[in-house]
Amino acid sequence: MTRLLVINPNTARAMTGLIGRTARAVAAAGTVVDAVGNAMGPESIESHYDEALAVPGVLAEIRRGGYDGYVIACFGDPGLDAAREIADGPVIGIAEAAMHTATLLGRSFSVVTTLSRTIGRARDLVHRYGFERACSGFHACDVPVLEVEAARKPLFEACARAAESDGCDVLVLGCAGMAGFCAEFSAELRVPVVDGVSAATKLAESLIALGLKTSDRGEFAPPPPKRYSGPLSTFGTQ
Ligand SMILES: O=C(O)C[C@H]1NC(=O)NC1=O
Repeated sequence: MTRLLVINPNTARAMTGLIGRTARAVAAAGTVVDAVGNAMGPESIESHYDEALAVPGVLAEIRRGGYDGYVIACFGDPGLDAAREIADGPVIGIAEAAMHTATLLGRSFSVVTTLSRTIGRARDLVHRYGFERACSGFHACDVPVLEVEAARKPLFEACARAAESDGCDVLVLGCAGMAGFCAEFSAELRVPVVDGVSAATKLAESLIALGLKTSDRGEFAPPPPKRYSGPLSTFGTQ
């Protein structure tokens, strides 16, 4: 039995429900998926400020442990590196997972995200993960995160625009709330459309099945023990 914890870094219960359904729809028969929303922080993550304030709650879930692997289900991959330092199993971010998956399906991919202001973060992640050559563009549907599940038209138009203008082989959906549109958009646009929640779930399962977890040498070794004060005092690593 494999146990995966899929963490929605925002506090939107409906989105946590969608994320859990998406992960369970692709999980293997022997995998138990628990989906959890953030116990504190923003109701959606649409800015650097939101992202920074989502990280403590993500790390609190990782610190609880008890799973074979973890998925951080927000396209900014908030807290991913910090989570890898403390997790007792592999930690996969949905943006990283979607990008890796896209490069296995074509020479180029474009990212379609929510608000235009989040394109910079997506661009940073493309560089952080080493996909500069593979990524052919970034597009926004300009729909707020919490409205994206009901925004088929603007999202489809942004995907069609990306496929047309970038000539990309693959599309990557830049929000955990977009998962429900994958198959439909892929059929209509005749291009593979990758959802990060599904991709991250399967990648986490694969690493666990291979008996692999984050290296604890060097950068992702456990943090040096120290005291934390104020509201973060429970995060002490003494
Ligand atoms: O960064 C974004 O636009 C999408 C991102 N925000 C969020 O609350 N969940 C997400 O996947």
